[in-house]
Amino acid sequence: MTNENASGGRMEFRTAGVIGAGAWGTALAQVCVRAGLDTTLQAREPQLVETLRTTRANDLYLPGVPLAEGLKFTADLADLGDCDLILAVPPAQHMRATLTAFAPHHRPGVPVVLCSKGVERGTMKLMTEVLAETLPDAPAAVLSGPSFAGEVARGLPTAVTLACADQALGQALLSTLSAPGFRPYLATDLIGAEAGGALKNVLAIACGVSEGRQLGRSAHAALITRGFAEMTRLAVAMGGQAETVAGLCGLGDLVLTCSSPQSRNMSLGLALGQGQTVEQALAGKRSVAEGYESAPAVRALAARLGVETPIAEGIAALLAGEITVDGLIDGLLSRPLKAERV
Ligand SMILES: NC(=O)C1=CN([C@@H]2O[C@H](COP(=O)(O)OP(=O)(O)OC[C@H]3O[C@@H](n4cnc5c(N)ncnc54)[C@H](OP(=O)(O)O)[C@@H]3O)[C@@H](O)[C@H]2O)C=CC1
Ligand SMILES: O=C(CO)COP(=O)(O)O
Repeated sequence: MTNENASGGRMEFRTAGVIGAGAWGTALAQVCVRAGLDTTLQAREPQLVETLRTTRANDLYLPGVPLAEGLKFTADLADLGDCDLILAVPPAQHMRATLTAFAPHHRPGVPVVLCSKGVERGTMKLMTEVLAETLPDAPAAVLSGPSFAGEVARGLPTAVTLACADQALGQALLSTLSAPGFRPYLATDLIGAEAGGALKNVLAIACGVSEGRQLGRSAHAALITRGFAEMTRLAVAMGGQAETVAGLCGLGDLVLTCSSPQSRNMSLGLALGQGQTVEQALAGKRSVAEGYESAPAVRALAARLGVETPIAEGIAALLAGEITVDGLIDGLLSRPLKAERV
């Protein structure tokens, strides 16, 4: 795909490197192949790479999906050094180490599309900030929205937000990454896109708790709506736009993740609502529940910015063992009555 950038230069993307062969990296690699890109998927473990090559399936993270013909695999980040475009898809807490390891192989100017959803613990930084610190020469884009990996990998219709501050690059990425069944919409607000994706995971845990406690559809709808108000407040305080979180990367993803036990985050909440401890609910899980990982950072960020996020705050406290499920529910229902506003 060829496009022109602001200075009239031509942007051509023929090859894509996808870093991280979990469910989402694998699904996005499928999308890249469908979009006509010569695509290489990187997994950390040589043994997984061997299995991917020989079985043409990723039964560890994305069972039951035959992998696209032509998709290549590697364990070596150096093999992505020649790619025109990089999609970074490790869990958010490993983004810094992953990009740092890739840095010696990155060519200045090669865009990195950040596809992970979370806030870095300790630093409270978004993935774009982590990218700027690890690969300062990489133009950044964020891909986020309602998209279960299994559905995307099978080619079921999906729409996402693709945010990029550089309009020309964003347009080029939009046409490059669109594929049959995969429809990205362009935005320029990276912070809003990232804040939506990070916060919806924490809020989905709350919806799972409600489901596990059989609190009913009314409570579910209230949690989504008031959760969306929290998401909007936090995104705006971080420098994002309310309009962005009203789109696929915010409200869209919140609705999806809060509505299906396919979501790892909602399933975690479901288990907690049904009486399991956090340890029991996470035991033996290979897959990442980003809401669990990001909750302390979201909490710290909200406190630093002076933003009220009672649902996210309650989930962070529940996950930290500071309150019980009953305490969480009572706490939310006994808050002072107030005017309804974002
Ligand atoms: N699954 C989905 O439907 C969607 C996921 N996302 C986002 O994509 C990101 C990745 O999630 P997903 O693909 O689902 O992950 P999975 O839960 O499917 O897999 C976990 C991944 O984490 C990797 N990993 C574990 N430890 C490390 C480490 N120390 N350093 C680097 N990588 C590590 C694993 O690699 P290894 O096998 O080598 O340990 C594996 O690739 C998350 O931020 C998630 O929110 C976004 C949209 C949809
Ligand atoms: O981000 C996702 C869907 O958009 C995947 O949600 P979970 O990580 O909760 O499974």
